Amino acid sequence: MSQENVTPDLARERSKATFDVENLAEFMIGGRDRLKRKRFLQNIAIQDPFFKKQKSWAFCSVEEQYDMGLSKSIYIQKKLQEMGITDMQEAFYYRECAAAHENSPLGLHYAMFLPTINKQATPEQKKKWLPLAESYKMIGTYAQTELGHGTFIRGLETRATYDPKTKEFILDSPTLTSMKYWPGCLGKTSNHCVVMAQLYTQGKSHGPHMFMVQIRSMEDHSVLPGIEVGVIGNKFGYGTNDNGFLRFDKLRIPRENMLMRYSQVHEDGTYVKPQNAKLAYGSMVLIRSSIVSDAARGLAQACVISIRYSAVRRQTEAYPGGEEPQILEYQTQQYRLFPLLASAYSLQLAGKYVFNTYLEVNDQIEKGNLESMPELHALSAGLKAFSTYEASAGIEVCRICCGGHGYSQASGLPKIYVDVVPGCTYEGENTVMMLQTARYLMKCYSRAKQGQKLPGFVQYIGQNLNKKSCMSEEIALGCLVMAYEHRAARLVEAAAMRMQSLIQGGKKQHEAWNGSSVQLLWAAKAHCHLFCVKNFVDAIQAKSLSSKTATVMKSVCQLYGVHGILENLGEFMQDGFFSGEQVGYLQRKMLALFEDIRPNAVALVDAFDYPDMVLSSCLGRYDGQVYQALYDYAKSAPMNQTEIHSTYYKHLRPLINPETTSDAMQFAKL
Ligand SMILES: Cc1cc2nc3c(=O)[nH]c(=O)nc-3n(C[C@H](O)[C@H](O)[C@H](O)COP(=O)(O)OP(=O)(O)OC[C@H]3O[C@@H](n4cnc5c(N)ncnc54)[C@H](O)[C@@H]3O)c2cc1C
Repeated sequence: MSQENVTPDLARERSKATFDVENLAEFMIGGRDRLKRKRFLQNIAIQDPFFKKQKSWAFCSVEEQYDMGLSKSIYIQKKLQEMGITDMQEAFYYRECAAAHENSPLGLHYAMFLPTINKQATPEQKKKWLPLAESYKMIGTYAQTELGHGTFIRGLETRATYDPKTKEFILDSPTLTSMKYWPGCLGKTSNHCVVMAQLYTQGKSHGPHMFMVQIRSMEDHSVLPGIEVGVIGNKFGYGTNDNGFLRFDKLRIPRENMLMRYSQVHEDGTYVKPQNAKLAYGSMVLIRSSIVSDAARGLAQACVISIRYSAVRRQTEAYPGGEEPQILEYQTQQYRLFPLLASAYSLQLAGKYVFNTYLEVNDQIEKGNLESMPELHALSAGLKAFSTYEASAGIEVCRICCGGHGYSQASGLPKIYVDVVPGCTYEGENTVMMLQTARYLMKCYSRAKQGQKLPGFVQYIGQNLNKKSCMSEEIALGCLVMAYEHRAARLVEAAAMRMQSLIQGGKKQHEAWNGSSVQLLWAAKAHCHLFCVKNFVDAIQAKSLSSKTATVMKSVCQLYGVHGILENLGEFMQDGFFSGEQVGYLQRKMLALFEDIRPNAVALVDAFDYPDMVLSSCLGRYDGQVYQALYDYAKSAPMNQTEIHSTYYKHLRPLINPETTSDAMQFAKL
């Protein structure tokens, strides 16, 4: 990044750093070559005049945002083709910079439509659809959620009834609540979609299955007969995405349009069920691990913005007549921002772990060996929820930490927030995800109680809970991990005991589940939190970290662990695991860690290696020239392009000079 014009405050911060930023940036991305390649690709986007001339999305209407999003996505795709980039990770680096937080209206085509064909279609279906989808003749999305049901997939009402006479399925939306509602890229962009519908054949229902459905003409984009489709209207964010609704009126589609890799309907209507219903787990793990990384990235970017800005912003004389300190000097600012910085590192490492583990077991999944899947599936569901909650709440804190300017779109923070927060809902609502994880934990608990050995990471379940913490003034990483293991093991047991006592008291299984669900939620959260701490501790043992970087990362990791305990103290203290004295060690250590991290705070956010184009923030600029940037942003606002705004003639002039009312009436009629 250019060192030109960097404010003295940021230049001084960088010169004070005690570790090599490049070393940490390489570690986080997975090596020097990858970092170089990422920078090379992002630099192409940064230099491209096409992106430079784009209007700021913040000054656009939703329709303009959609238009701009589409034109950018198509341009980006062409560029990737021209550059011959087929590797997903490389395409991501380029797209991350070029799209700069713009949720692509073609996003679900890449993220869901193509992968669903790849994973769920037969070889013949792939041969037919993939060339069309890869060349954008077919543009598609994935339509599952309905107006009445999102979470409860078995409750979906869209029907696909097989007619053996014509060898077709009849797709129908029999009720108002059965219309598809929310799918991204559906309203105006897609001409096809994979639809999740209840399969009926030979008079029997076989549950939800996937069907390829053409909804618009591939010639002129007109909506096909039997289909009603449109956008759902403006949302909290996602202006570039045409989330839509879709209804079917007894639409007939060929039998071959059911995605038949795992289950089939024969010509005579005979249904063949999948060999293993858990085969869908693989795609879910993949998507959820990418959501963990997206959330981590959002939080990391918010930290870059708020920490750089806090190093530039000065406020309030420390003593009468004294210099105004950088707001980053305030301990309360450090208390709010540094744990979030630690969280951003932890979540990035967690996302990486789940993704890499998925890649390792993917071959086994394809061969139908799902042994390691339940653990990974439960972890990815919980982490998806844990990370999106943590990141959303953290981004909002980062925004508040920027004072008034954090509220301006110029800060980039509101946009990051609205991009990350729907991750709490899509691909499985967070509470429901946590309860899925809890279900797995309950199974593990009962196996542990029967004396069975548990796999890998869940071995802590069922451990002896009569221990006390080994924590000393030093705050050893091993004692931190032990504390998180103890808390998770205790909460898993407490939830299991509660379930058991409700059942023994005469409640039915589902009643006992609901009556224990708050405790189940606590247990699942503690499990995910433990994973993040343990994974962080393991990750920083990497040989590729220089000793100086490892020292700094140890402090960041300690802060992550210590702050997490202090924020959830009741859960760690309830059974007397920590003494009051030990809590004192933790509190003192947290304050000491703020002092340790303070000289490296800017370097630690620099190591995330986000160019200004990715951050799109006047406050988070690498050069720290925030005030000029805010002024330029204000000057570029459309309302500043005329001296007198049209509303003056419409509303203000008649108010100021009532005799001009008739003019106003004239104006209103125009
Ligand atoms: C921005 C955005 C993009 C989306 N994109 C797509 C898309 O591309 N394709 C698609 O098909 N869908 C999409 N969705 C829909 C999304 O997947 C659903 O909204 C999501 O699955 C949640 O379902 P729901 O809306 O029915 O929530 P509900 O299930 O109605 O949840 C409402 C509340 O009920 C609680 N609840 C529900 N069930 C339980 C339970 N069993 N136990 C305890 N509590 C429960 C939840 O915790 C939540 O608090 C998108 C949604 C958003 C916001």
